[in-house]
Amino acid sequence: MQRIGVIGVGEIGRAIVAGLSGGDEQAPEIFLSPRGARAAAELSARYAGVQVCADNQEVVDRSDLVIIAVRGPDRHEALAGLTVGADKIVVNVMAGVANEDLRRTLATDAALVRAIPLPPIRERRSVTVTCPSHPVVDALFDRLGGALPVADEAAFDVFSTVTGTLTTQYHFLAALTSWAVAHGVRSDDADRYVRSLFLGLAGTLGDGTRSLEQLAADHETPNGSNERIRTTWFTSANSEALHKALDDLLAVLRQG
Ligand SMILES: NC(=O)C1=CN([C@@H]2O[C@H](COP(=O)(O)OP(=O)(O)OC[C@H]3O[C@@H](n4cnc5c(N)ncnc54)[C@H](OP(=O)(O)O)[C@@H]3O)[C@@H](O)[C@H]2O)C=CC1
Repeated sequence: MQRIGVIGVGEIGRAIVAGLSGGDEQAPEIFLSPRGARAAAELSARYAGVQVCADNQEVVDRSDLVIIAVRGPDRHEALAGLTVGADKIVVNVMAGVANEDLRRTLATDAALVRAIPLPPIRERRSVTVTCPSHPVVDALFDRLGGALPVADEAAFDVFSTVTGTLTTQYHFLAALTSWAVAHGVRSDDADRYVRSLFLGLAGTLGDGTRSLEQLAADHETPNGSNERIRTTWFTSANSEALHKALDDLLAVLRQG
């Protein structure tokens, strides 16, 4: 796949371009939509294979595979009226926008594949869920850290829901830090220590030989501090509240 278009050069569009352009192998040619001119110009200045197009139709025309990375509500303005030939491959990364919905907007017979790329794709460190499996799209994301094709959009929505918990993790860490500061610890010390704790945790996640439950058990002394916080804070009521929030998000994503 040598010619890739990106419509929507925002946070995730830029991460995809950086990931595709930053490897040792020959980078594909990449064609960007013109909106967000500064970001597009920066990318084309940094990477030899990146060009900014005059409009979204030119992005489609010059590409074999087109990635749609605008915010969901902007899709009609960005896409309605475009001509997308049946020979193209369209990758839909818009959260909560089903392929049938996108097909109506684009009025095309092209192959449509949903995907959940995440910002670490920039460094090729993120597994991307795709649906349906498509050899070209899966090969593209394999290059960026791994593809995880799933059987149907019902399963895809479950992965989207799990992805929706990411920023809560940052807020959890911020809550630990502010609690420590409220108890008289210097803010930069608390920040440094909390980051270090959880960077260490991230490292252990790379050990696929141990289940998540096993990793937790291996870090927990019987009757110790970790067990105490887990059993007094992450109670079954807390766990049920989390499942309820996930169920509610899943229902919203399935409504589209
Ligand atoms: N950020 C993330 O981690 C992830 C995001 N996504 C999905 O990716 C999509 C983009 O998210 P994100 O990158 O965060 O959003 P951003 O707001 O950062 O980027 C969206 C970009 O689309 C541009 N845009 C808007 N309208 C048009 C148009 N008519 N033609 C061309 N470009 C247009 C915007 O320009 P302007 O700023 O001028 O409005 C902006 O640059 C969303 O649908 C989101 O659900 C999926 C997975 C992860």
